[in-house]
Amino acid sequence: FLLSKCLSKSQTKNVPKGSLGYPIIGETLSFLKAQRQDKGSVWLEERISKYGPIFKTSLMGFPTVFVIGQEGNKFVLGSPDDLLSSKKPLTLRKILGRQSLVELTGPRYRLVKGEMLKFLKPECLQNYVKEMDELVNATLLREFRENEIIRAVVFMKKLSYEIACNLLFDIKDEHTKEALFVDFTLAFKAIHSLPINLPGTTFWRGQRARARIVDRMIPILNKRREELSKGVLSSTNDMLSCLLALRDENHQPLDDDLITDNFIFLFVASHDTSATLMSLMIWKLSRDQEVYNKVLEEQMEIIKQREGTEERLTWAEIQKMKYTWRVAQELMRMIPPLFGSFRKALKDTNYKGYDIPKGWQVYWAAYGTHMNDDIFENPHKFDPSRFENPTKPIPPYSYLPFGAGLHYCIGNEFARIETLAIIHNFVKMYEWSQVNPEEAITRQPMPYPSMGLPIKIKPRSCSIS
Ligand code: HEM
Repeated sequence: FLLSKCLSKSQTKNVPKGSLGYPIIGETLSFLKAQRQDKGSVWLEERISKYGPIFKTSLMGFPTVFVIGQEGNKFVLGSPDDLLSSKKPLTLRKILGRQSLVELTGPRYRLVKGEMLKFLKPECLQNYVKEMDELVNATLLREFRENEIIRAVVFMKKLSYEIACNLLFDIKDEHTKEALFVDFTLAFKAIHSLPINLPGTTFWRGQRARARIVDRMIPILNKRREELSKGVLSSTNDMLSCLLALRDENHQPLDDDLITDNFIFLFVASHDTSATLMSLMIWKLSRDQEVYNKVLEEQMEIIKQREGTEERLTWAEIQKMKYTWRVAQELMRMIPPLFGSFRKALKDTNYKGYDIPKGWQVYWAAYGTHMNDDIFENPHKFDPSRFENPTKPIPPYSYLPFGAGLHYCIGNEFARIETLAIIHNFVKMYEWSQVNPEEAITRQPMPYPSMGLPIKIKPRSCSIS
């Protein structure tokens, strides 16, 4: 009904050229298939060459306009929320919840985001570095004591999950963590599925998993609320306590639905994205000796300078990992963890003479600028130095691994510290080789090594602890 309403309205308008594909399904399946085969760029190129950089299609049940290129990114990401809102397609909304940050607007959005930022701004994150380092170190030792070959992707997913549970939410009970992990895995899968809610479908399973996550969270929230009221916990203990202690403009607490929605949203926003980057780093270091040597040199230098003073990683040392982070930046340019993202037109709007009717989705894709040789010289060459002293500055809205504009990722610093802490410990403690050197990257829909990146691992011969 909604789809036909949307389409009938558009018939009198000058909407972009393109194909809406099959009813309801649209071109969702071909888009997802192209992603899985790491041919998302080919999918885009085919349409750009037929219809130009602004074209229409239909994804996740709704007509969608793709706007490709720097100017287009500026239009999509720079538009105010009451024109192009960050509201997500039905599948995402059903899993993340109706009150997750991306569904909120105006004062409520600013209130919740402001509270999240208290935890995620660099001044606060400095306090987590030591704890993060200890957690990474202990997890690596535990895992690698028993296994000579590990699947790096599974490991990174578990590790980033552990970090989020411990540092962001202070959930330490092993049974709860394990149960939540199983349900989050089902929920992640459902996010990029078709919105078909029939028993047995991925979407149906994801919604049931979400319901179980909410059920598990209620007693945790109640206990934490009690601890806060007794003064056993402070509001700065973790993100959940922070949101529980927050009062709105009428001095009222936020309701549990909003807190659980944002708990689920933060997990989704932080978990797979970070695990992807960490897996891609290990994948790259396994197959590029020159890059590996430079990363190793940088990390060893940091350890050498540390001797006799601090035992654990410090904030100052994180700042010294300049080359290692440039490798991550270049990887995210060539293989952005998020291919792109949706916006929703809340009013009829217009871009470059094309009408975008109210209710249509708009999609920005990082590919349009990341691989453009006017912006990044020789874009197919892996060259971390382009982030060191670029000959010409990277124009705004061109480098988008963390998005841009109002909805720019607030977890980017958290992801940087996490990634650097992991690479530091990995390189310091172990040597490893890829079991399948030809392993390629596929989007699932996040870009992971296709076989899960099995690596053969042994303690570093000149061990430094
Ligand atoms: C390598 C890791 C990460 C990548 C590549 C990444 C990427 C992104 C991107 C592209 C966006 C913008 C989406 C859009 O415009 O629709 C975004 C938003 C967001 N990210 Fe991240 N992210 C990462 C890690 C994290 C972490 C660790 C957290 C939390 C601890 C986080 C929390 C968020 C939040 C809350 C938003 C929404 C901001 C808003 O709507 O105002 N992200 N992220």
